[in-house]
Amino acid sequence: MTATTLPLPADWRDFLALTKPRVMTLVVFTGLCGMLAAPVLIDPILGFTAILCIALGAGAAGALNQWYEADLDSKMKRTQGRPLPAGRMERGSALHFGVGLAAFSVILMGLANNVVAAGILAVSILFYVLIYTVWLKRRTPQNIVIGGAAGAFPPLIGWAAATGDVATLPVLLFVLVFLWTPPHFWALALFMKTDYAAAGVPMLPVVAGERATRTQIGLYTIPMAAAAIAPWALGLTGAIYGWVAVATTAVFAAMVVQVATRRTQPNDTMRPEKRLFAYSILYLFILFGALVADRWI
Ligand code: HEM
Ligand SMILES: CC(C)=CCC/C(C)=C/CC/C(C)=C/COP(=O)(O)OP(=O)(O)O
Repeated sequence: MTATTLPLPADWRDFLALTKPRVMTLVVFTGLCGMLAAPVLIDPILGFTAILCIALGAGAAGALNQWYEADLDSKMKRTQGRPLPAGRMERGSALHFGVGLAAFSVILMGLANNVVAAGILAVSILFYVLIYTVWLKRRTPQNIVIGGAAGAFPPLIGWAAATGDVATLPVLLFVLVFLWTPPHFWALALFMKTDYAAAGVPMLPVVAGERATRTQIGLYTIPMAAAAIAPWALGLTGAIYGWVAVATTAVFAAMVVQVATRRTQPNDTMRPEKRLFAYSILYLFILFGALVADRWI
């Protein structure tokens, strides 16, 4: 056997790829903003530790997701190059890495911060891995609606790390990210439909069709917009957050109307769907950034 036919040994880049670092930047950012929006100023070292734990916990969840679904990842163009389907890593290494990192992040958060934050971190890891990845993803097109709750916990974790408790504002932030997830993901699923169909994953456009998916994106955006504006409407934030929320949500809604009312043409490049997906990410970055600016300015 020549060297070129041997599987490449995994290096640190493969372990980093297991943690889905690009997706997790926003997860960590919402956690950081949840922490900085709290009325209690956390000690900087404890604050740094809390964010590190959210990042490590989210990364662990990503690794366990990739450990479990290497078979699916090998069938989709977007995911074929990941360390497991590409044969650069043993499945056992991914499992050990994921379990070790998950345990480390939760224990460190419990010791350094508090049990409330550590408990919610543990719930979000278990939710993403067991409820979304293992249970729902291959069974129902509602997978991301229910499973998406996992990604909505970080603002609560950040807040709890600072205060030791939860309150109305972080709960509203949880609801916002929870309701944001369907438009975020289904916009992508519309232009990635073929990939999901090839892997046999029952995502909404594959199972219910494009028309129904477009309608669902529209329907989820209505309560999402209400959740985005609620912190201001309820007097939990000031005008900086309020105006930013109104303006950015209006843009979001306008893009959704375009996507919801569209019919795919032959050879469609799906530009409005791609634009909505990209904007959905920018939207949360701006909204959570405004929340912190509002609290500190
Ligand atoms: C079950 C819920 C969710 C699903 C199924 C989902 C799915 C996806 C998928 C498939 C991608 C493309 C990633 C890739 O190319 O590898 C993506 C991108 C992304 N997602 Fe989500 N997502 C979910 C929730 C979230 C949440 C809660 C956040 C953060 C709060 C988030 C943040 C992002 C970001 C930042 C990207 C862009 C990554 C890049 O630049 O490549 N997602 N999402
Ligand atoms: C703090 C903590 C534990 C947070 C968890 C973060 C979390 C649940 C993020 C969800 C975003 C995500 C990676 C979706 C990918 O879905 P997928 O797995 O279907 O995507 P894939 O096809 O790219 O694997």
